[in-house]
Amino acid sequence: MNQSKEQRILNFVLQNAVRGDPCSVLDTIDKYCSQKEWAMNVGDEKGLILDKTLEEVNPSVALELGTYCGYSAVRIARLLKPGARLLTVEFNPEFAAIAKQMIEFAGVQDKVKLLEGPSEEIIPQLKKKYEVGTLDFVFLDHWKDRYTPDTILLQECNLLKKGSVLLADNIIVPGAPEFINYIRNNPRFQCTNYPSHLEYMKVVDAMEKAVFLG
Ligand SMILES: CNc1ncnc2c1ncn2[C@@H]1O[C@H](/C=C/CNC(=O)c2cc(-c3ccc(F)cc3)cc(O)c2O)[C@@H](O)[C@H]1O
Ligand SMILES: [Mg+2]
Repeated sequence: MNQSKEQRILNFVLQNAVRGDPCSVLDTIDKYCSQKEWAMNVGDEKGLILDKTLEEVNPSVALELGTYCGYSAVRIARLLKPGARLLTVEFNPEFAAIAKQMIEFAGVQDKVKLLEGPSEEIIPQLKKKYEVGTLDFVFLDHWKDRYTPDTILLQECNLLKKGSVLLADNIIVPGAPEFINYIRNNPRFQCTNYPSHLEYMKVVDAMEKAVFLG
């Protein structure tokens, strides 16, 4: 049974990155995915927008929807202050297994909790089962047609407070038009668009930041 692309990315990291060094894991994934096989990691250019947003917010509790191989989980976790944590949600068992190994190799496993299952089931469990009060930061990078229903669900579950920050990937490509329509016309959110490029390509993409106003 030949390997998946995601398994090849993990193997390249295990063989070429420095164990316990998150930056070397990120650089190694970016190298592989720009030179060998493209993959849907947020990447280094949009990754800088993610970094800057995280440095502004300095979250105690962060949520990621769509772990995939764990690139952005490592990217987020490396910037978290002591005691802060990231909850990341992934429903594909193969990707979850890859991401778990990626997170452990990077040495950020103490800051990251990988929750295996669909976001629509996990989000309603965050308060009681995962002891979340409210979320300081949410990174949306899962199926693009799920950004809006999950944003609504986060509000229904009282997981957002005044100042909670959502950051959404892929506003242009593949695009999240109904999310943009929803969030920019919703008076409870203050939105900012960050033009960038699709990971590892010269194609235009963008990220959207939405601050919950309470
Ligand atoms: C719906 N609830 C869910 N709950 C938990 N995990 C979920 C999930 N939906 C999706 N996932 C997981 O998130 C990941 C999905 C991400 C979807 N992302 C994209 O489609 C995407 C696609 C592109 C892309 C861009 C250009 C192109 F030509 C082809 C692809 C670029 C990106 O940056 C992307 O993020 C997978 O790991 C999937 O298993
Ligand atoms: Mg993406």
